[in-house]
Amino acid sequence: MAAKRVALVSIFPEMFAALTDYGISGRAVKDSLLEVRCWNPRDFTADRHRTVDDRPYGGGPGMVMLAEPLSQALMEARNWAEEAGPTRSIYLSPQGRQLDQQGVEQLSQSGNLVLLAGRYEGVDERIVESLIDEEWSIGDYVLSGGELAAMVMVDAITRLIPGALGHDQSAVEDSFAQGLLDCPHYTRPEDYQGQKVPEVLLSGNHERIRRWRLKQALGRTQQRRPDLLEKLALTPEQSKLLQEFLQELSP
Ligand SMILES: Nc1nonc1C(=O)NCc1ccc(Cl)cc1
Repeated sequence: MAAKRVALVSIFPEMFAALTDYGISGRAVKDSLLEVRCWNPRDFTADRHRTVDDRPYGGGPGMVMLAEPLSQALMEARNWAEEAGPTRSIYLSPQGRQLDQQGVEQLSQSGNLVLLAGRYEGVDERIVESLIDEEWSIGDYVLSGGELAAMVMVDAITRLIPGALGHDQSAVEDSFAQGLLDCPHYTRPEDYQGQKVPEVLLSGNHERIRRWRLKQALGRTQQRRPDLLEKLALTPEQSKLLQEFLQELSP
């Protein structure tokens, strides 16, 4: 399978080392499952100060990113991404569609990506109107730039690239893939400061363990994120396990 290409546009290209040099995404780059390149609008300026921002029309605090350097950087980024197939250009901002696992799955199936990471108060709107296909948000809070949001999106998408997770992990079993919160996890020692590991996990009975983990995931989801549970049509087994969990709470 051809590598998924992610083209980034940002004035802080060094930030993306967090993606390319570490962990699952770093391994995906190394294994040529993922290709990441960054275009810096500063390299597309014509003045000696390499100016990428200017004061906002209408006044107000802060600066706005200039259209021209962004336009040139975005077009080169898009050309590179489109060399390897259909591409979607995305702008990260709090005004975008909120990212969730379903959105991650959709984006992972939509070919290559160009991600515009803005800084300052915003980018000239004419860039969004003319060169951006979709605006996405990673959540309702204000960051200082789009870079971390872009990395969150790429990290989540990379986990869904076949082969990106080692054979011993699986994105399908990821709890969020099933719309549930994750179950508790334990490792050695069996007794840590007097706190024991649940006996079922030491039993070697894989069916019992599967049911226990599913029960814990269902119970936690009910307790912490009932809104997620409302979206789910529970299987008979899941309903039974959730009932058991709740009964064990208040016997
Ligand atoms: N929340 C979020 N989800 O995606 N992005 C964000 C976010 O806060 N970006 C900050 C930001 C975005 C664009 C510009 Cl020009 C400046 C700062």
